Amino acid sequence: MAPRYRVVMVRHGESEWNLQNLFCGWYDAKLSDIGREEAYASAKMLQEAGLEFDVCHTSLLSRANDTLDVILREIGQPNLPVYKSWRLNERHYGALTGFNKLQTAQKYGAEQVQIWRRSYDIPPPPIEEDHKYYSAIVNNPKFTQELSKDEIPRTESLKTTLQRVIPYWEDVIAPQIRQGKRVLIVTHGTSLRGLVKHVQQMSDEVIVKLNLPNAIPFYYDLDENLQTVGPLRFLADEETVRREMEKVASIGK
Ligand SMILES: O=C(O)[C@@H](COP(=O)(O)O)OP(=O)(O)O
Repeated sequence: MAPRYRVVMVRHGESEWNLQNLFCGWYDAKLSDIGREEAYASAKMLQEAGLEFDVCHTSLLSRANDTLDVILREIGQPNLPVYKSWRLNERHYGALTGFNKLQTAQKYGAEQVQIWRRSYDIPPPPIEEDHKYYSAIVNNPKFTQELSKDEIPRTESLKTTLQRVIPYWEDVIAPQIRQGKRVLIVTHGTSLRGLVKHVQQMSDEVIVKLNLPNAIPFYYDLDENLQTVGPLRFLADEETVRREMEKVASIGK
């Protein structure tokens, strides 16, 4: 089938917690200075590819919101409608939130950390009330405006993340694409892997091997039934994408 629509996605720039190599999830870490620079670079890639948008989607978390703000300003579209939803938040990293990924691997073994980071359906242990960041997450007004405290997850796997991401794609994003709107989605590693899995109909085995780099935009061309026409394409050369993916994959090894 011929391509009819295009949807563009970007993982946020490096956050302060990516920089310190901490499990972040629903903790609202800010962009690092490098992350901000990456957001500018991301905007440049979008501009050079001649991409413009009608509507944008992001999570409730600052690192994604601030990346999107930089991109919109830099591509000269600062007033586009922006939809924010908890459904696009990063997966909740449970009790691992705030712990260093390398130190966690030294304590529990690289294999266990890999299971927590990349297995399809094994979530990390849930965050408990005495956890250092429990209160910052369950009392974050950004979340409590949309969710009751009980609805805020205590941990999530890719599988459970997908269960909240897919309805957002089906009910909000897909109808906009069908109306011919050019959609930009700026969000997180795992929520994007969820979208990629759904849009590309990837198997559980294949998706767990995908590591999305910070701030390199990628897109899908879609046919009239929103089936992908061709593979996921990054707006950077193959070597850069390979290097950046490897960086993400090797965290905690
Ligand atoms: O929550 C986190 O620590 C990272 C993902 O980490 P990994 O699953 O790659 O370890 O999420 P993001 O920086 O995309 O918001």
